[in-house]
Amino acid sequence: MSSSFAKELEVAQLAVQRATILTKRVFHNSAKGTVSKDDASPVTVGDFGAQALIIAALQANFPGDKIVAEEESDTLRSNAALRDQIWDLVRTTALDDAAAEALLGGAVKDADAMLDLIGLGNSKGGASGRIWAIDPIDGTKGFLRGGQYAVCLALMVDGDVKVGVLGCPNLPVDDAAPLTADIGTDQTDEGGSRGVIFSAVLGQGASSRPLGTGALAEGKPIAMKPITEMAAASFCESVEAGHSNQGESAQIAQKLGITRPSVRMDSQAKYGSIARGAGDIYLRLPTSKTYQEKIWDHAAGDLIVREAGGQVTDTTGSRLDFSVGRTLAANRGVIAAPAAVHGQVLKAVQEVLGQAAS
Ligand SMILES: Nc1ncnc2c1ncn2[C@@H]1O[C@H](COP(=O)(O)O)[C@@H](O)[C@H]1OP(=O)(O)O
Ligand SMILES: [Mg+2]
Ligand SMILES: [Mg+2]
Ligand SMILES: [Mg+2]
Repeated sequence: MSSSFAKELEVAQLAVQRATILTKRVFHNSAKGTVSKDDASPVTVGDFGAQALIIAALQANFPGDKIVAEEESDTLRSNAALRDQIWDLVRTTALDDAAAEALLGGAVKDADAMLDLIGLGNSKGGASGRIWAIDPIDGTKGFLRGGQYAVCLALMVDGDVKVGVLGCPNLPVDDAAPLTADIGTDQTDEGGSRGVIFSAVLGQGASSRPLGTGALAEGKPIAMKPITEMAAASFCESVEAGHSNQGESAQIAQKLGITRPSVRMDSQAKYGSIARGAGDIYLRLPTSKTYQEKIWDHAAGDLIVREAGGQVTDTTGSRLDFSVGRTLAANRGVIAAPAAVHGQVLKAVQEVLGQAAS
């Protein structure tokens, strides 16, 4: 049995690249077709279109695999205007490279086929077999704000993440570029200095490559930056106060002697940024007793950070468990840090959270 996952990696990278190109078209267009979901979170035509293109690529190559994806097709079946807007994007987005486009199965047939593809992401997940997790736009709020977002795809086999890919169109191409939350004023990115794909295969390391528009650019290995002095480190955290407890993280920073302000950015761009050594530590502290993190929000980033020399656990010190369904029901929060200092960060987190509970 082959365990190199070479084809899975190639298809995943190209699928993420193509979907990211679609999202960029929406990012630069003022009409984003935003609607509010049942949980009051936003979704745009970019989210739906990217999910359709990724699932089309998976169906063309791995038709037997299950898929857990964030978006549902139901609302689109009763909203023809929104469906047509998405179809317009999907039918006109392709990679420049004919061989890459052919590998992904080429164009989607029609708008109905597109809705069917979006609906295929409804697997319950679980501990057995091959399951892909898709977040077509992670950090939709950042996407709408003009900030960071990520197109995320991971393959799990029997509950274990084997392949992870993140498309981050607004992060610098340069792994060594300083970490800033702001994407700068060059919204058009005419210089081409932004746009990166991070990827990892279990046991094979992590890499980054420019996003590009055609055949995959060559990848470069990435590694986390060792933290020799905690005082010089900083946290990379969510922008949204509702997604992570920022008051507790400030106390944890203080306990660790960290004085630099947290870099706040949306999406799994945080995982990619610490994996390439641009940032140090990603903290995500529970804000409510009921919210369960979704597997598509963490699967790719978890593997990319671990393959870059990091350790990723929840606030109890347990590894993230992707085998229990569509959510990380067995976990609370996330701590991602270089392996050498993860224990020290975990201890500080537990001291602060312990105080908070008593
Ligand atoms: N109440 C919540 N707590 C934590 N994460 C949430 C919550 N609501 C939505 N999310 C998800 O958190 C992620 C964004 O995290 P961050 O704040 O780190 O950028 C997104 O995946 C977002 O979904 P979405 O994919 O729809 O944007
Ligand atoms: Mg969402
Ligand atoms: Mg998300
Ligand atoms: Mg999303």
